[in-house]
Amino acid sequence: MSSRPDRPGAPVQLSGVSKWYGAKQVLRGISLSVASGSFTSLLGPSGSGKTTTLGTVAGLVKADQGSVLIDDRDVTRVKMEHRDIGFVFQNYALFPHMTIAKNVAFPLRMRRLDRRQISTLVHEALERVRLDGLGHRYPSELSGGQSQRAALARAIVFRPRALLLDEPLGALDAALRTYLQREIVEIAREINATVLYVTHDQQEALSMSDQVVLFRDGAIEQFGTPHSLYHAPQTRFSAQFIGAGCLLDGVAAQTGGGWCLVRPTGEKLALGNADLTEGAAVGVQIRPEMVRANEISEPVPAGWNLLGIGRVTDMIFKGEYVQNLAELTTGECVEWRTTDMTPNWRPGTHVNLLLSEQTALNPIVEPVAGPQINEPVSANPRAAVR
Ligand SMILES: Nc1ncnc2c1ncn2[C@@H]1O[C@H](COP(=O)(O)OP(=O)(O)OP(=O)(O)O)[C@@H](O)[C@H]1O
Repeated sequence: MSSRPDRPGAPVQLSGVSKWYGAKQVLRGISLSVASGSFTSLLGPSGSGKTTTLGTVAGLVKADQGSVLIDDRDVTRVKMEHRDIGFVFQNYALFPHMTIAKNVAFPLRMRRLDRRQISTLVHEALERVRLDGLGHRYPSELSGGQSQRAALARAIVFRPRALLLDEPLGALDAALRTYLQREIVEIAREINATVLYVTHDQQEALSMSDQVVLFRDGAIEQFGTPHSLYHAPQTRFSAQFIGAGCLLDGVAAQTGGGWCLVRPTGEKLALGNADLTEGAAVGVQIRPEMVRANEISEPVPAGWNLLGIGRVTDMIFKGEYVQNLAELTTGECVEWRTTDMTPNWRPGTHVNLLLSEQTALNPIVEPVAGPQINEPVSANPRAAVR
């Protein structure tokens, strides 16, 4: 179907990128290397620097320090239109006075392609995002999902080697979001582009990406595969930002073959491979799917360890599962899921909270107080030279 051969996606590299707005440092030395053709999500809370980072790659935001390389070329001072990237930014909407076909043709006209080429490529891009036949419409005549697809067509029409997407599905309902998530992943694969995708939705980041960059307060908190972020969070912030569950604290102790975490109430939780110090403060993230519960009058079943006694605080029907919550005597709240309500249990019922012996918990060994959100900012080097 394509009128052009595929080109490999461009590797993208950021090295020590910092940005100040006035006295406020909003990016703190971002260094990141993403491989050709990979799909990377930039995830994090509001204001953590995701969009600004993407802006430095697009050329919409000028980095005050550091460099940006696209396809091994330093583009830090190169204008946006000369970076060979496609992007869908929330504040870079379709031109309302142009038809969809003209909107999609825009980047090609800027590149001075001839009419025949433009017509072929626009047709191809609209077909790819399944908007063929709607090129004559104006943006106001499209639904939210169709508008986002049209914006995507405009971003991919010139086959960019890097594609930057900033919360492209933010305004859409849940069903359409899920559908378009898969479409975006497929389209990115088809055109071989390297994708940087900003989202604050962890589910979106985990399900779409080859790797996730978790931002916190203008810095990278953790970078890794969705699997490693979920199963082996390195910090308390990562553990709690991604996925559900609770963080349990204790101290490290050596067992015959490895390490365990000893809880304040005496229970011992086996830890996966780790380099620990006897007595060190350690946390572990307990995910809902690791836990089950039984009556306190029942024995702990074979293959399971007691996590603690919990007092049921809530049982919430969520449709495909019931979210059960119980408070340990130490005050932490443990979550587990069942397919239905447990008939005899009510809020206030005491239960055994159980953890499979097979569960290898990854210890989090950072100090209890992580980096401070409002730590003093270093001086803006650009301000200094003014
Ligand atoms: N043009 C600007 N002028 C001043 N401050 C800005 C500007 N753009 C962004 N900021 C600030 O920079 C910080 C990072 O903003 P950014 O938009 O990158 O965060 P984000 O993680 O993308 O947030 P969100 O998920 O809400 O979009 C915020 O504190 C924001 O207020």
